[in-house]
Amino acid sequence: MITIDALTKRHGERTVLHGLSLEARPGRVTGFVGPNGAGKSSTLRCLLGLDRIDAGTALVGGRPYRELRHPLHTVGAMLDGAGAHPSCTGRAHLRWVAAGSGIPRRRVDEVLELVDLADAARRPVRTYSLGMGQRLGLAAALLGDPEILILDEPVNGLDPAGIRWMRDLVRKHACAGGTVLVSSHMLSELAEVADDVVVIAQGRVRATGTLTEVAGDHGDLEEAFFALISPEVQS
Ligand SMILES: Nc1ncnc2c1ncn2[C@@H]1O[C@H](COP(=O)(O)OP(=O)(O)OP(=O)(O)O)[C@@H](O)[C@H]1O
Repeated sequence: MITIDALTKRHGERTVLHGLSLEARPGRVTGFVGPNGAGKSSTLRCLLGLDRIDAGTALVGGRPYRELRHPLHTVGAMLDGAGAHPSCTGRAHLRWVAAGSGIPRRRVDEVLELVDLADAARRPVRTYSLGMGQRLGLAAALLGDPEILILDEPVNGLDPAGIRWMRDLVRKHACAGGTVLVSSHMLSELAEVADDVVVIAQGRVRATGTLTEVAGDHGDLEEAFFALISPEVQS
């Protein structure tokens, strides 16, 4: 479960999140959408303890991220691709992440298989394609077999087979009772996988509900998105 309540974030004088609230529930995939600069990454960074919160709360599994006893077992996050040093091999990177959390080495080989990177595991990350980098980022998120997955633009750089594979993985995770929060600009793709949707613009929630509720009378998520983010619509 992810629970964000009245989250406010400022950068200097500028408020970028204005009392934002949202939930992502177990057994469901929640899509998180908004135009460039809406505040999606800021929200996820606050949720993952990477940025300081100015007011409100952002909880993963009922606690602030920094208070989690076993963070990688509770939440797996993929932000900005792999985050690995370019000269490191994919396998060495995952071993380093695993070692920091007491995760056994055999789990590294398991996740490499899971994301279909076993053949490239001994190559330096600088030789990886964009999609391979995404797969490595996902492998790191899956290391602790967490209940909660937070994925920022997960299909960025993936080929059609990779997109389908990611969709299946996300769906299976939710079907097994996991919580998935996915931020994406690919609205048609998101509509294939999301049960619930949160639309934000200018640091405020514009709509939240099931995919059907949010799409409402607009026909589809894309039409709803453009209607909801227009400056005339206020939360
Ligand atoms: N470190 C920072 N310092 C100052 N302003 C920032 C900082 N990080 C983000 N912002 C501002 O916060 C606002 C929200 O940015 P954020 O990256 O959260 O949006 P986003 O919805 O993730 O956008 P995108 O879809 O382009 O990734 C933007 O106006 C951005 O310029």
